[in-house]
Amino acid sequence: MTPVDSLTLCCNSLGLSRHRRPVLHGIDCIFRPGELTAVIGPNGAGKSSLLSCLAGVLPLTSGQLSLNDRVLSEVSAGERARLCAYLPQQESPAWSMPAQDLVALGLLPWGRSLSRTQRRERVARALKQVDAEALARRAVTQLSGGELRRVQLARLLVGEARLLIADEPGAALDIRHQLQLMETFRQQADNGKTVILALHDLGLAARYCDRILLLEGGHLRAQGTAEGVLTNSQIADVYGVSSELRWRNGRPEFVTGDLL
Ligand SMILES: Nc1ncnc2c1ncn2[C@@H]1O[C@H](COP(=O)(O)OP(=O)(O)OP(=O)(O)O)[C@@H](O)[C@H]1O
Repeated sequence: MTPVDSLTLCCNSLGLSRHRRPVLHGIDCIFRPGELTAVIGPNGAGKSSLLSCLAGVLPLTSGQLSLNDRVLSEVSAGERARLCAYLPQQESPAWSMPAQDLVALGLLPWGRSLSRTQRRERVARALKQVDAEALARRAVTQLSGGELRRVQLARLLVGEARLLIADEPGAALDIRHQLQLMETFRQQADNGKTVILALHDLGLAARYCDRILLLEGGHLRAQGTAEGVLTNSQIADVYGVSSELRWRNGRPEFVTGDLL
């Protein structure tokens, strides 16, 4: 039986139009607790749009989203904020504040249910998870792109939400921090969380994710394991690039080839 604090997010025939242009078409998929899912696809395929819908930020044009058998739109905003943490693709700080205060914003949905000590501990833990303890007191407007992203990732993690949705979380990070981040997301999924990431790096998707959703032109072209989705022919069709998926140390390794 699924533990009560586990979250399954289900998409039924999800459709979305933006400025009257259809951008997502009949998406059917399910995100389960314990699974790390990558949403991949070329620029403009609809990854960010899908993640915004999943996080309840963009209202659907058609179809339905449900969270453990409850229609998502009927879950109150407050409860949703406690259940689901979302990091958009790009976000600039609206005003200057110490990094630790920005991270603490991720605890807002918990109101006064946490003591000051608990809040401080949670913020410190989240900063540590992304190797950003040394940035705690720095002004967020004075951080490098990758440093700011790590602080924003700490804000994503600090609320310990059961559903984590992050759009290109590692795009600004150096390779060490990218790997550390993927290990963190892997661990979160292994601890029973439902984790959904939009990724351009198919190597990271293949290596760390249980499932991959491949979007093309707003359609869900394929979903499944790396072996099922990252096939030479599918990658050639969708991206126009040759590729190889091989095994190394028991894990799939995706290698980008040439332009076709
Ligand atoms: N704010 C917006 N208003 C109208 N159309 C939009 C908006 N944002 C994106 N779109 C359109 O929606 C479609 C999907 O865009 P989306 O940002 O979801 O793609 P993506 O797969 O995340 O792309 P990328 O890899 O470039 O980040 C594109 O055709 C895009 O032009």
